[in-house]
Amino acid sequence: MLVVDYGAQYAQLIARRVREAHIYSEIVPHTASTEQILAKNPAAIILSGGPSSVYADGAPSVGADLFQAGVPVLGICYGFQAMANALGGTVAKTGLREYGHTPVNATEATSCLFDGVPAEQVAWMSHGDSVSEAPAGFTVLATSAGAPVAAFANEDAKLYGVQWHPEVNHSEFGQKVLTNFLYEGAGLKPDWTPGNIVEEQVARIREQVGSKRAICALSGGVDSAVAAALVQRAIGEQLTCVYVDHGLMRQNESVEIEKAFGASTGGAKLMVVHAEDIFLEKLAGVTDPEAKRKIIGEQFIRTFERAQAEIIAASEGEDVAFLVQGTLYPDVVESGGGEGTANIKSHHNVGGLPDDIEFELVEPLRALFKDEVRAVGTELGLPDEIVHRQPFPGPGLGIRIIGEVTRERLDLLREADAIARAELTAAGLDREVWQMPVVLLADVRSVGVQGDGRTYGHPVVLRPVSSEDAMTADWSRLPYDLLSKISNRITNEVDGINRVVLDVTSKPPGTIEWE
Ligand SMILES: Nc1ncnc2c1ncn2[C@@H]1O[C@H](COP(=O)(O)OP(=O)(O)OP(=O)(O)O)[C@@H](O)[C@H]1O
Ligand SMILES: O=c1[nH]c(=O)c2[nH+]cn([C@@H]3O[C@H](COP(=O)(O)O)[C@@H](O)[C@H]3O)c2[nH]1
Ligand SMILES: NC(=O)CC[C@H](N)C(=O)O
Ligand SMILES: [Mg+2]
Repeated sequence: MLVVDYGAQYAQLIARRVREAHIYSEIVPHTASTEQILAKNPAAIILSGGPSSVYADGAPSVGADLFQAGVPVLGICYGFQAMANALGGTVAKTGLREYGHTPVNATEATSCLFDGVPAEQVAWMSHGDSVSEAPAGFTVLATSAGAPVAAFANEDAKLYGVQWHPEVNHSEFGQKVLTNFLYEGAGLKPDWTPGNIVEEQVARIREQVGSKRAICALSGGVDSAVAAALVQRAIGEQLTCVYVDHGLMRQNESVEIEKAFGASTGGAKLMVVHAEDIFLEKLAGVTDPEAKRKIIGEQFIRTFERAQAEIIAASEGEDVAFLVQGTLYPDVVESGGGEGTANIKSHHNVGGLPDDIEFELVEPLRALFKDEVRAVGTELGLPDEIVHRQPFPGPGLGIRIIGEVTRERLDLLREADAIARAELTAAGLDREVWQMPVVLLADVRSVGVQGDGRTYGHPVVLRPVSSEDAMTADWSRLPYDLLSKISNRITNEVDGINRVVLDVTSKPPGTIEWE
C-alpha cells in the first residue's frame, strides 16, 4: 500500500495508521510519476493532504491515468481535491473554511466507507478549498456545513475520497473509515505485524551488509537496542556495538549500560569508548543549541571512526563500512528531512552528522515511530526494562544545560536529575510519564534564603511530558506531593540549586527538550 505525499503534515501518520491496521505501507513523494507509482505494484493508494490549492499555478497534480489502473485509491483532503480535479469534478475556494472538529453527515449510507459509522460523525477538517461538484460516475457520500461534497465514491472503480482527515485521532471514526477502505474497498488482508517488520528488516540488512563488518551506535536506549538486536539477528558475529561515553550521560549510566548490555542485543560484542575530554573540549564556550548539536553529531562520528580503526586493526584489516543507528522517523522529520518540512532541531544522528561521513548508514527503524519500535522490541524478546525505557537524547545533558556546558555544571545537573528520576520511579510513574528532562538554567541565578543565609543559585526546570510518539506532547499533571518532594530534595541536597520550576508547555508550541 502506498501513500503519495503532497507535502502533508500527516503523511507519516497515514502510513502509521495503515500499519496499525496491519497492512504494510510506504510513502512516495508527489513528484513520482504515475509509471513510477504503478511500478511499485501497490495493492492500494492513499493520496495525502497538502498545503496547495489544486487550481493554483504549479500545484502538484495527479494524472487521471492513475485512476484507470484498477488500483483502489482513497484521496484525503488535498488528495481528494486533486482526485476530483483530475477526473473532471470542480474544486473552488467557496469562502467556507473548516478547521478542527466538524460534524459530517452521511447522505449515502450504503458505501463500504461508512460501514459501522453513524450517519453523523465528528470529523477533523483543515481546508479552505472544497469540491463543489463530484466527477461523473461518483456518488456524493457526505456533506458538512462548509463542504457540499465532503466525501465521494465510485464503488465500481474502487475510488474514494474524503475532505476530512481520518488519520488524526480527533476524527471520531477515522480509523474505521481507513480500515473500511483498506479491508472492504481495497479487499486487503490485515496480515502485517511487528513479526513481519523483523523478517523484512533482517532480510534487508543481510542484503545491504553482505559479509562485511558493521558497528552499531548503542546508547542503552530503546531504539538502538532494537536496531542492534535486528542487525545481530541478520549478521551475528560481523557486528560490534559501540557505546560512547561522551561525559554528557546521567549518573551511573555508563556502568548500568555495560551491565544491561548482554540482555539487550542477544550477546553482540560491546566496545565502550571514553571520549569525555574531547567532547567537553569541543563544547567549551559554545552556547548556541544548533552549534552544540552539530559539534556533538560530529564528535560521535569521529569517535566511531576511532572504534572502526581499532576493529579493523584487530580483525586483520577487514573493512568496517557500515554504521547502524537507531534513527526513528521523528528524528528525521524534526531535522527537516521530509519533503519540504522545516528544520526544528538537528538531531545528532540525522541533521547533526558531519558532511564528510564515510560510513554507509544502516537504519532499520527510520520509517517508524517509537511505539512501533517498542512493539518490534517485544517481538524480538527484549526485556521490558529496555523496551519501556524512557527516551534520553543522544546529545544527553549537553542540550539540557542552557548556556555553556562545563564539568561543574554537568555534575550539578546529574545530581538534580538523579533525584528527580528516583522520585518518579518511587512514585510508580515511569510508564505513565514519557520522559522528564531536568534542565539547568546555567546562566540564570536567583536569590534564596537557606539556613538563614542568602544564596544566589541556579534554577532547574522539571519538564515531565506525556506523549504517544514525541511528535506532540502534553505536560504531565504530576501529583503535587511528588513535585514537592522532588523540589525539597533537590534544593536541600544539591548545593548550588536553590529553585525548582515546572514547565507547563505542551508540544507544540514548546518542544520536549529545551534546546
Ligand atoms: N552514547 C551513545 N553511544 C553510541 N551511540 C549513541 C549514543 N547516544 C545515541 N546514540 C545513537 O544515536 C541514536 C539516536 O539516539 P536516540 O536517543 O534517539 O535513540 P536511543 O538512545 O537508541 O533510544 P531512546 O530514544 O530510547 O533514547 C541511537 O539509536 C544510537 O544509535
Ligand atoms: O537521539 C536524539 N538526538 C537528538 O539530537 C535529540 N533531540 C531530541 N531528542 C529526543 O527526541 C524527542 C523529541 O524531542 P523534542 O520535542 O525536543 O524535539 C524527545 O524524546 C527528545 O528527548 C533527541 N534524541
Ligand atoms: N489539509 C489539506 O490537505 C488542505 C488542502 C487545501 N490546501 C485546502 O486548503 O483546502
Ligand atoms: Mg537515547
